[in-house]
Amino acid sequence: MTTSFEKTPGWLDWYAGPSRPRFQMPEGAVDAHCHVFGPKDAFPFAPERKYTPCDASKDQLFELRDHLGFTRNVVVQATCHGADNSAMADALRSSGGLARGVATLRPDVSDAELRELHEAGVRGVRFNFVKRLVDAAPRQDLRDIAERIAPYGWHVVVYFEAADLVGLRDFLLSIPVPLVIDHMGRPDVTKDPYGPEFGAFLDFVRARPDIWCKVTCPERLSVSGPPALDGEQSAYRDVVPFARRVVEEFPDRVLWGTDWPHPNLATHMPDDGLLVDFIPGIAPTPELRQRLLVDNPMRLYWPEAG
Ligand SMILES: O=C(O)c1cc(C(=O)O)oc(=O)c1
Repeated sequence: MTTSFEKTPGWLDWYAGPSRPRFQMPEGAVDAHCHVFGPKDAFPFAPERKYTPCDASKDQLFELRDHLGFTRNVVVQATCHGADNSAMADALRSSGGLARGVATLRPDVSDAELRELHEAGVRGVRFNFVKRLVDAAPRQDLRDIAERIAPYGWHVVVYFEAADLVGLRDFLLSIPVPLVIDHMGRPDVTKDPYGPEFGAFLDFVRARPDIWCKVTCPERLSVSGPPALDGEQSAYRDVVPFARRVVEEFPDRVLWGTDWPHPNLATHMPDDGLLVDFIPGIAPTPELRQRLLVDNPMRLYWPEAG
């Protein structure tokens, strides 16, 4: 049987030939949020997926890592692969210990599978509440999964829209393992970074000392840009005050990642070199950057190295 994996109409492929960042990354930096897609011939996309992307292989990811000046990757299971973690786990196994991962699990996952994923380098499971990406999972299933992963020392990565936090807050706070919030909880950056909406998000992060936040995806959150293209050295200015607020209040609980290959962007595909040049704007001192890019992700994903 041949399966057609025609790309979703309007799909933007990742940016080929990115520039070299001007920003000099600290030694041992971790790209703590990126994905692999396929390649589809080796790792077919899941039947339940909501989009069909281009290929974005582990080799292309590792090439980007080296080009940008990162040392390590955290590969987050992309929703186009559903709960089939094989492409992500294969990337971890091929990385020589330089990649760790975040899986998607069904509640019927076996202990043997969990052990195998742990050995491959998985250290977290992703709960996705973004309706355009996944069908809703019953909360009891998520709670069961959280209990199953707790003995492995894993955490839960959560992706939600800002408007859904109010309904999710109590449930999330009841999860018995550390939480990592994707993309700052997707704030509406046309609003005030000191206003009540983002204030509610910060309050949530304050509610437990083991809630972490990825200050990622300015290319997704930005409304007025300018995009990281054509040499732009000050991209996504509207996102900066939000990310900077989080970095300054929670310097020991923030992570940064490229989000390569940037699924579902509609208006443009960033030059990843220029995207890296966004970092000093949100983490203005060498100390903050050392924590954001090295110390924090190492503590969460490679604790044995400390
Ligand atoms: O906003 C998105 O479309 C998106 C999708 C995925 C995924 O499909 O896994 O991951 C992300 O981090 C962001």
